[in-house]
Amino acid sequence: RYRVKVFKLYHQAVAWVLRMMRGRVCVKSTHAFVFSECTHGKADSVLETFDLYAETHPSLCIGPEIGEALDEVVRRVRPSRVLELGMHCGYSSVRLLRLLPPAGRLITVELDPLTADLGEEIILVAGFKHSQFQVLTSSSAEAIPTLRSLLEPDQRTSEGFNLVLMDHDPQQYLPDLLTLEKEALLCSSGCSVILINRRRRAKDLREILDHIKARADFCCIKTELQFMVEILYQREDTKVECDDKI
Ligand SMILES: C[S@@+](CC[C@H](N)C(=O)[O-])C[C@H]1O[C@@H](n2cnc3c(N)ncnc32)[C@H](O)[C@@H]1O
Repeated sequence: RYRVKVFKLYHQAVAWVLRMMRGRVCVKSTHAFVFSECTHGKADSVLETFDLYAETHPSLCIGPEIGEALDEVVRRVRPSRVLELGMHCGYSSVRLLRLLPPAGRLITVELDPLTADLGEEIILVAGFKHSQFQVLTSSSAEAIPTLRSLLEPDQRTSEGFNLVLMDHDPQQYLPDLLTLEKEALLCSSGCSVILINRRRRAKDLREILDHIKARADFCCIKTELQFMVEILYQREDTKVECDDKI
């Protein structure tokens, strides 16, 4: 039993040293590893390959721990229209897409053009089609005002997104949320907005959570974890109770 424990500790220490030695996150190297090592067409294999890579290389993917918490929200909300801000190499996009219903759609936004191209390729490698997702290569601030026309080009009264994942730039979370509210892009019958808090510091999300507290009549904090907060928006007449009401 001790030998197994010592071996695990040794393995973790070697992985940590390798990650430190390799320094910065490399999008090209992440893409090349996942592309060549995963089973094409299998979303779970793509995710496992990302996780394998992250064991020995620096990575920005949310990884399995945050990923499982995200999966729980997606399974509960069962969204059909999802917005992701901060696609990176496509890890969280694949996680989201594999749980959407057949008619579900993901719009994902990535600022860096090379990252957006490589991430899009990984989503295709995982077996998803362009009818299921769309990548927008721009800043979130530029992308959000264009989203209504992309959601339902023929219907001005589109319902908006049921789920929004923010994992781009925490400084941008509040301004982007305000624009999403202003553009009526959060589905009025219920929309979960997930904020990833990578640094796990409460103060990083203080401003946006104060904003939510000031709007307690139609939104609340549904789930609050160290690394992730879920905000629930709902119109007054259809409002359900939040677990951790503020
Ligand atoms: C932490 S990574 C996202 C990781 C991804 N969610 C995953 O788990 O695979 C953040 C990404 O957001 C992008 N980004 C940063 N600021 C942005 C902005 N204002 N608009 C759009 N993308 C942005 C960065 O280029 C980076 O690729």
